Parts: sequence; structure tokens; C-alpha cells
Amino acid sequence: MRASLLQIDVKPDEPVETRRERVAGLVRAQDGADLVVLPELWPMGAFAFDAFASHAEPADGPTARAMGAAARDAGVWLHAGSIVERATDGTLYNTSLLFSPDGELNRTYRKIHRFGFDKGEATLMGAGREIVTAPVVDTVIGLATCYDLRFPEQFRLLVDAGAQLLVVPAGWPARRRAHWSLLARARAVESQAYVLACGTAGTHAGVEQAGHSVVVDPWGEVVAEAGAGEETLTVELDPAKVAKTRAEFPVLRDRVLGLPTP
Ligand SMILES: NC(=O)CCC(=O)C(=O)O
Repeated sequence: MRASLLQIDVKPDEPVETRRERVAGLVRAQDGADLVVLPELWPMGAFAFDAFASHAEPADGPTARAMGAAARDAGVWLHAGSIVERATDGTLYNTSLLFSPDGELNRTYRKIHRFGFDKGEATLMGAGREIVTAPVVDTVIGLATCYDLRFPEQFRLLVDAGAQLLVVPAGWPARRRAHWSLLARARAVESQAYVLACGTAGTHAGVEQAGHSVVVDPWGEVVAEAGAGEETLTVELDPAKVAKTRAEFPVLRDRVLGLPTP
């Protein structure tokens, strides 16, 4: 299974419409891939809080239309990263979009853990409540977004729901790059699953981005890692490695469930 992670430079001087077209072109260029992954909130940037409301769109809005067409033209599964979704009741969500190779919107995932503590995303957006997985090619992917990476309990639920390949679009700051690399590997080791973590590059809203998108295998080995700038990371994955790792080193089987809480 071939996957391409598109680590997009969210240039503040590039209009959203221009970036949408540029990214659609990059997706179309991945026509040999099975799965293409984009970062979190790449249309305006994960830290551009002031732009969230003005660039909010429905889940079937302009970004979805452009990405669906690009997925269809390339014939790929496309995890199109996330957008600021404006729901019908007006609530904003950080919503990931997954397209099948026929260009149809197959799944959406609303980010469960909102970043910012008492400001930013945490105050501007609603929280998702649903664990989302999807059968893709010959595996099952589990969806999580950026700050979710810090919450192992969400990944356990994804594993329990059948996930074998965990896709994590992000807009992770350079300042906490060490956490990013460590947590991506930790989630892969504890889940015995592939982790595809796709971040953004450049600096937007004054926040330098970490880049360093990474693919980790079910044994915790780094398969490939990007640098700091805009880059396409293409990897060959072996989905059978997940079952093999879980059978040969069966820690998931040894979980003790239902312990009493203190
Ligand atoms: N967009 C995010 O979720 C940022 C997360 C982050 O900066 C962190 O967890 O650290």
C-alpha cells in the first residue's frame, strides 16, 4: 500500500482559494498512491484563530468539492486533513474529511480534543464525540487530529474499533516538536499500528510549524520522516505487518479491563 503525506506550507500571504487550487494540484500528482494525507486546517492554518469564522464552510463546501474532484482525478483515497466546518446550527468544528477514489465524501471526523485550554480552538469550536474508523484498501484507518495525539485513551478506542493505521493530520508547533515525534511513536507502539502523522510547514499567525511529518510502523520504527519545509513523503506500507506484530508480541491481548477505579 502506497501512502503520500503532503506537508503543506501554510503561507500567510497565499489566499485560501489559491492554496486550495495548489493543494488540489498536488493531490492530482499522487495518482500512483493508494492513500494521500493532508494536514490539519491547511486552508487557513491551525493557529489562525481570527480567520476561523470567516473561512468556515459546510462539510460539503468549496474545500470538499475541490478535494473530492482531486481524489477522483487521481483515483486515490484522500484524507483531506481538516477544515473549519460550520454545522447547520452554526457551531464550528475542526472536521476531517475522507474521500474515496470515486470522489465521494466517505467519512467525517470532528476533532474530539480541542487545543488552546481557555482560548483559541477550545473556545471557538465545538468538540466531536464520535470515534471514527473506515475500511480503506486492505486495512482499517482510525481518525484523530493533532492535539488528540496526547490522549492515548482515544487511540485505545480506535484500536478496539478495528483501526490498524492511525491517520493524524496536525498543525503542530516547532516549539513542541520533540513531543510530536515521541507521541507519534508512542501511539504506534501501544496500538501496534501504523501511525501516519502529517503536519504543516512554514509560519502562520506567528507560530512556526514543526513540519517533520512522520510514518511509524507497528513496531515503533520510523519508516520515513520529512524535514521542516513543504514536502511530499511517500512510503510503502505493509498492512499485514499489523496482525503479524500483534500475533508475535501480543500485548493487546494481555490488557486487563474493568479494574476498579480508586
Ligand atoms: N492544533 C493543535 O491541536 C495543536 C496541538 C499542540 O500544539 C500540542 O498538543 O502541543
